[in-house]
Amino acid sequence: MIFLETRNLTKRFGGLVAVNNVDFTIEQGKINAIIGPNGAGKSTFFNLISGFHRPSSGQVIFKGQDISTLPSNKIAELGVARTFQTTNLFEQSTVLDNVIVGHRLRTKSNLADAIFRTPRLKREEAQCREKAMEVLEFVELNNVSDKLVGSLTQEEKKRTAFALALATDPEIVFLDEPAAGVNPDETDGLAELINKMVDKGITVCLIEHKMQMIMKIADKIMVLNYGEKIAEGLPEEIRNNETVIKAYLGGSAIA
Ligand SMILES: Nc1ncnc2c1ncn2[C@@H]1O[C@H](COP(=O)(O)OP(=O)(O)OP(=O)(O)O)[C@@H](O)[C@H]1O
Repeated sequence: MIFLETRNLTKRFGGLVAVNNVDFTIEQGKINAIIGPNGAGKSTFFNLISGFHRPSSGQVIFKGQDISTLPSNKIAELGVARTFQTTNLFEQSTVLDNVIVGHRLRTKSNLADAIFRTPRLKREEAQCREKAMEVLEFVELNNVSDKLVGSLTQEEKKRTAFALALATDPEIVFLDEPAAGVNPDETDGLAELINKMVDKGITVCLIEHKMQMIMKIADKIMVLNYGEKIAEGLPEEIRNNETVIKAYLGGSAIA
């Protein structure tokens, strides 16, 4: 069975077609990358898959199920997690408190449990804390778990965002520009972490502008331009693709 695919996926904003008839297949256990110039529709494509936007037409199929019209929390429950371009973390809370929230998706306690502090609530709080500690260790942030997010480096914030996504127990994670705004050494560290996620059995799909990193880690790349898929293939195929080079104005961006 195909793991995740989009069929004729389209999103219009008024007269603008941000994503235009895109067919894409995400391979399980691989690093799938989406590249393209600014405004090409990459984030919109992610938003359609994760349920933040509804498609104007077309479908998103996850493990055989049409998830095109499901709300984002239901899609997350099915095992689809994502991070955002600007990390949406609470800067004035600790790393641990930010990440604890992720596993809430897998718990059942409600407002009444919270008000009466029921055994179920206490048990589930402990579970969420344990999960958060586990994923913080995975992203190598266990030594800063008590720090406020606002005091972290950009790279640490990126790792915290990964941890938050991982705390939801996903089968696939969508990473929106995971290496934006970090230096080359830190970029290598994040690439290593992405590989480690795949080794753990998680499928990755990422948007990234850092071509060297993409070319090094991606198993497969799709290129969007003005909302349309203009190429799809292995890194070396994409690097040598005329249409892609033209879209990037002479190719300097993908050298
Ligand atoms: N909510 C929205 N309402 C109207 N237009 C939008 C909306 N979101 C995105 N767009 C437009 O859709 C197009 C695609 O935007 P999108 O953010 O998906 O591109 P992108 O490839 O992610 O760009 P970048 O690399 O700069 O993040 C752009 O022209 C953008 O202005």
